[in-house]
Amino acid sequence: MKHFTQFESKELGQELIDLALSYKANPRLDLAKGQGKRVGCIFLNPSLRTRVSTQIAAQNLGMEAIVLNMDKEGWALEMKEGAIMNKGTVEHIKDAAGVLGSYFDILAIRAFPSLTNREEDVNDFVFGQFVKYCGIPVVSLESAIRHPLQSLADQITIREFSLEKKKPKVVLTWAPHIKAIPHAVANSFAEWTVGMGHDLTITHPAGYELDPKFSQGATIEHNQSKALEDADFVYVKNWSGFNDYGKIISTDPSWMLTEKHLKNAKNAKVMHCLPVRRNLELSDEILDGARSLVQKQAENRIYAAQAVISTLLG
Ligand SMILES: NCCC[C@H](NC(=O)CCC(=O)O)C(=O)O
Ligand SMILES: NC(=O)OP(=O)(O)O
Repeated sequence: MKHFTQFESKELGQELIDLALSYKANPRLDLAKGQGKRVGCIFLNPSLRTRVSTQIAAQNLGMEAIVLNMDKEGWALEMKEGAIMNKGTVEHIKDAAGVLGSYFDILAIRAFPSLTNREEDVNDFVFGQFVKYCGIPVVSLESAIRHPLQSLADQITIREFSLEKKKPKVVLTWAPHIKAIPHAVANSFAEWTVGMGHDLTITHPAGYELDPKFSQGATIEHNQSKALEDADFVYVKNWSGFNDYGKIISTDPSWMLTEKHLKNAKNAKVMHCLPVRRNLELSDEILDGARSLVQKQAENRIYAAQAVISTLLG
């Protein structure tokens, strides 16, 4: 594994899940491994879980983590090749990423999509510029189109809560939101869930079709109650339009998951990456009830990051 930016293979997925679970049982197992090494965590957008869990993961490996909130504390970056920099941007990505590459052993980056320029977003332009110019191993802390550390933590959680005998039915259900929200979490969840060999059903109102590159291999069912029947894991997430790019097409509150929606899925566990808009995306009764795995997922973010950093260290 050279970088950690997307799902690669079921074998690597299994290895990372196994390693993460061994770190969960014994967080300081490899305390000597990262000694003298540094990971830089670059944020172009807000974060709670990713920021803190990645630092804890590095500490558990004896490694130093330095966080730079580039959106607030760094110089305004120019991303375009050949730009004449006579406007607001101060430093070119070539120069900044090159410098960061010389300071760190691993560079971890969060760069959300614009949701206005589909071509740039689907090509992960901003994230890709960091990869291109830093020259060292890169970890995605959520890019325009993927959130692989979240997805790895989600797969660890699914492993922990799966019943031995049965192949779980996993459902990704769209939820209402007031803002245009990225596709990254939904894309990655689909990519990893199908990649790890699970049955995935995706349900959403018409118009919310994901990029087929990510939904391939999943069953698409527009009838939410039919999709939810006998589900074992229900992943709740909002995303904005992909075909009608970055648009809010529906805010239909009947899509918010409540206990009533799960009357034919008695054993279903409910997942969300957080942060969650309570009683808009997901009801209090579910989030505060026995079905909710959201705190477990967030805890597993530490061990997902630890397994990934450890593997990149070799
Ligand atoms: N990193 C986890 C999710 C980040 C982002 N959520 C958000 O932007 C929420 C914003 C809000 O609720 O106002 C998303 O869904 O892709
Ligand atoms: N789930 C997740 O990535 O949370 P943060 O945006 O708070 O890091």
